[in-house]
Amino acid sequence: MNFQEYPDREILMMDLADRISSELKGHLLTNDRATLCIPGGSTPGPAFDILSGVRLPWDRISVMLNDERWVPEDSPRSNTRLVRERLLTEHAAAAQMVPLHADVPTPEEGLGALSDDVEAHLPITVLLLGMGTDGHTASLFPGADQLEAAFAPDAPALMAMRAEGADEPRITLSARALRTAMSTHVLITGAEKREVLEAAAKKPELEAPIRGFLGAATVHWAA
Ligand SMILES: O=C1O[C@H](COP(=O)(O)O)[C@@H](O)[C@H](O)[C@H]1O
Repeated sequence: MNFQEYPDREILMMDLADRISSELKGHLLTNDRATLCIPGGSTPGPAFDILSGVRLPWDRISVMLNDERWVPEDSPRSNTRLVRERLLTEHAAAAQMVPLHADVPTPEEGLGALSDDVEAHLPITVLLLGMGTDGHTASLFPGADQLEAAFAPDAPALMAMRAEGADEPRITLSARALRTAMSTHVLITGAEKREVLEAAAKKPELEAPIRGFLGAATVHWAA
């Protein structure tokens, strides 16, 4: 793991947005399309604000969440809502969003309609992951009902997931799908998450799922 520490969160978000946009731009020099896979939650909003204003061939970029909370799209808990409000504006409004939510009661019922599109957008060009204070990433939570299956080498790209630590049912890319990424970044802020990440690096991935992605990742951290 490559750990990058920044003087403050503003500089972190600017540098991260710059790294992600350079990687997308570089990929699009020799490829028709790119897939940017991003987290939801409370941390990445400021990086999305910056990225949305970067001049990129966004019409050739597909934006896909790592995971979604099974809530209506107008809920403050909706990761899709976050992406629509904070990333898919300004220049980035031209990007295509790969849906991770459908208007059906459960993620299990949504899988059929959503999975093929997710699989069609692999491999991921640039992956940005977040992490919760329990060591979860995407909706790969410690103790989740499908966690072991999500780390299997032949896991489907998209899976339903339920966990005590999650407030609602989830849908998530599997480890197999996330690991298709050509470039992986992890975004964390605050002293507590740094401690969790350092501890996670010494645990098995089923105990601290973020562990499963650290080998290939650059971790971006600021207090
Ligand atoms: O529930 C989720 O949590 C993680 C971490 O979120 P944060 O609020 O601690 O930044 C996030 O990466 C994931 O996409 C989200 O669904």
